[in-house]
Amino acid sequence: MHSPGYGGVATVPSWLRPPDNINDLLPGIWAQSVHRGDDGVLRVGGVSVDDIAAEFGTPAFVLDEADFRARAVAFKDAFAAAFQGNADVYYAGKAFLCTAVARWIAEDGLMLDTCSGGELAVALRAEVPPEKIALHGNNKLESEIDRAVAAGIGRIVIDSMIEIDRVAEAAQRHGVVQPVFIRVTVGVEAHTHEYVSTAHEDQKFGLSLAGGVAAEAISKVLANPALRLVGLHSHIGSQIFDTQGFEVAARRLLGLHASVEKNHGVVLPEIDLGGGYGIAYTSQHDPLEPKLLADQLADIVIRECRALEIAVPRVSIEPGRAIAGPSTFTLYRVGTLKDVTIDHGGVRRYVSVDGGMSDNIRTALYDADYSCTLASRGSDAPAALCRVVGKHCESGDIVVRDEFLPGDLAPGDLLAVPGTGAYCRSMASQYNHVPRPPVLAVRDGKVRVIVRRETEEDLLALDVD
Ligand SMILES: Cc1ncc(COP(=O)(O)O)c(C=O)c1O
Ligand SMILES: N[C@@H](CCCC[NH3+])C(=O)O
Repeated sequence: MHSPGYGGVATVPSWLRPPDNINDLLPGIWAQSVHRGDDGVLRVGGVSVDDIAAEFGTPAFVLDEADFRARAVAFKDAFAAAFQGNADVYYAGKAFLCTAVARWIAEDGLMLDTCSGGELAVALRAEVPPEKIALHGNNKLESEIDRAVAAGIGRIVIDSMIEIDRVAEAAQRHGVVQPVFIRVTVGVEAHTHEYVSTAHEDQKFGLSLAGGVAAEAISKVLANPALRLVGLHSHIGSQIFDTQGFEVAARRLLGLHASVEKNHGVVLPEIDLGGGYGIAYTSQHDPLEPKLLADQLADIVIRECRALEIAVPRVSIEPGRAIAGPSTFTLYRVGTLKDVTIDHGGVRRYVSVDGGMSDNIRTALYDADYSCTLASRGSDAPAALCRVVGKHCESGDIVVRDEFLPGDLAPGDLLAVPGTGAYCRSMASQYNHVPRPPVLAVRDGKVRVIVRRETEEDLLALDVD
């Protein structure tokens, strides 16, 4: 197969540059231990991807445990320092959760944000202390609320007027006073994809500040002796890179927080600013370090509290992607290659791998950009612009829309796609009856299966004859 080189391809995104050396890894995108060995093979946690693929097969999510935990601890330490110990970091389990991860989070001194009965079940099975667990969701089932209250979880974040009664009834049933937050829609247009933006008015989450529903909810919760209102919550969206949106959100939320003291004589002890901190998937993205983020948020909160003449409440944040995302790459094996003539006479090389939209839906769903590299060897071949696609029966089944890969890429080579630790395994499906990949945690030269590979038997076991 000839290599199309750069010239023969019609569409190259403006941010994508042909690499000086095709074997180099893009900086800031890979987990800390990932590097290319002298033999050209990618290594993580001291283990080569060849060995991982030989023992565990592909596709597989390969997670650098030390990287994941270092990011979790960096958030915890940065926020503790910036808020002088008056802050909590809730890891948002929706990004990726399994029993091992829940244990790491608890061991490393973080709290855990869950948003379904299933995530709560994982947290409880991992023996995360219930008071360190939060439950979110715009339509928590009564059974989920009941289980959360019975387990004694630390906070339920109320998302609708109807839910206030449901949580209060569960608290009465169990003879407890349930600590709750109220999720407030602060009307911020976060500069991110519409589907991951959550604080503008016309969407399903939260209770509107501008419309007065949030204030109504506050009165209703305060009037209910089965509930204890701990604070207000706002989450403006995901994959956000600057603190402007957080600043507006924090100011509006603190304004409402202050009005509770003024109107009800109640000082709420806490406030929750949600998550949403962006990570680098490609060279386009420039994320904020946890320390800078913590310092900037502390500055905003402390300044605003001073202006409002109120005490600084304890602050929570809920990062998911920024902890889990960079820790993991997906390891695929190349199956087929095809050069396809596209508009204007260009050529696009389609590289098909053994997974796809069932293990990474983000490209199809959000138009997300990823990068990738040839992982099983180095190469001196000239770069070819490629599109990495999956094996599903869907033309939108794209993993990496555009990437320069060595022109001698061949069936059997391993490709690694970085930044897949968040919202990939957790959003995986069994589309086309493709079993979901395992998650392998690598540390100090050892690989541990923390989520096993799904098998055809698992899938068939669901069918009833
Ligand atoms: C309420 C809430 N908290 C935290 C998160 C975590 O977001 P991210 O993974 O972008 O940090 C989300 C998801 O967007 C969320 O809805
Ligand atoms: N799942 C989304 C983020 C939404 C998070 C939940 N509010 C993503 O992959 O980017």
